Amino acid sequence: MPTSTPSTTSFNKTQWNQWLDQLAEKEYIYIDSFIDDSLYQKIQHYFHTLYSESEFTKAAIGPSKQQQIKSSIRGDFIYWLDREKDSEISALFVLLEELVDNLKQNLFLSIADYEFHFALYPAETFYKKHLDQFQGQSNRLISVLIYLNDHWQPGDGGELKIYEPNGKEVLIEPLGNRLLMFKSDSVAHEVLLTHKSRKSLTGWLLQKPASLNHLV
Ligand SMILES: O=C(O)CCC(=O)C(=O)O
Ligand SMILES: [Fe+2]
Repeated sequence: MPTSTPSTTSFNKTQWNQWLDQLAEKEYIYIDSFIDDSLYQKIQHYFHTLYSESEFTKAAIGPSKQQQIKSSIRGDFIYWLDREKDSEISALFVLLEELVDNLKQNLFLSIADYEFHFALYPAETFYKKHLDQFQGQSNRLISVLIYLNDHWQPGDGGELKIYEPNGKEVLIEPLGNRLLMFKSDSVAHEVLLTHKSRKSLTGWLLQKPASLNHLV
């Protein structure tokens, strides 16, 4: 007899529809208190373990073949996540699959893969205005962030500035457990100077497998 797989759905269809309609219309959306508390704490704990074990490296810019480290453009340190290796936070990958399935169904996006990293911006760093889709490359469809800063206060800096296509500029505070998604090809953005170390999970939903990144 086939065994039924337990449902891993965290949000109902109506909720997803509402969020993704907003993403389609405004090109970005943020959602507070996205992850349940126990998984959120697990992610925080895992982030700190990796960081204390010196698993983070200085982030580079540009497509994979021409990557350069330029602190004058971005100042963060990152750790690329791997579903197999990072099984301690496997529930996160289940949630990301749910997100991808809903995006495929609602927005008819052909998402073949995703890539995520943890990021830490030390105090007094930033990431200058950019698009997440590199020029001449179209693999990144949607950018996804989950901020991990629990005691963020006004004045701490590190806001994400979004340049709406209509010319309006919006500041989004990197508050703990806030999910942000935006279209990678059209939404220019920058991380403003942060005065405290700033943590996030950052990723991209991809049109082609990440293993083909060097070809696209
Ligand atoms: O951390 C953020 O708010 C944005 C990071 C970012 O723009 C990037 O990694 O491409
Ligand atoms: Fe970006």
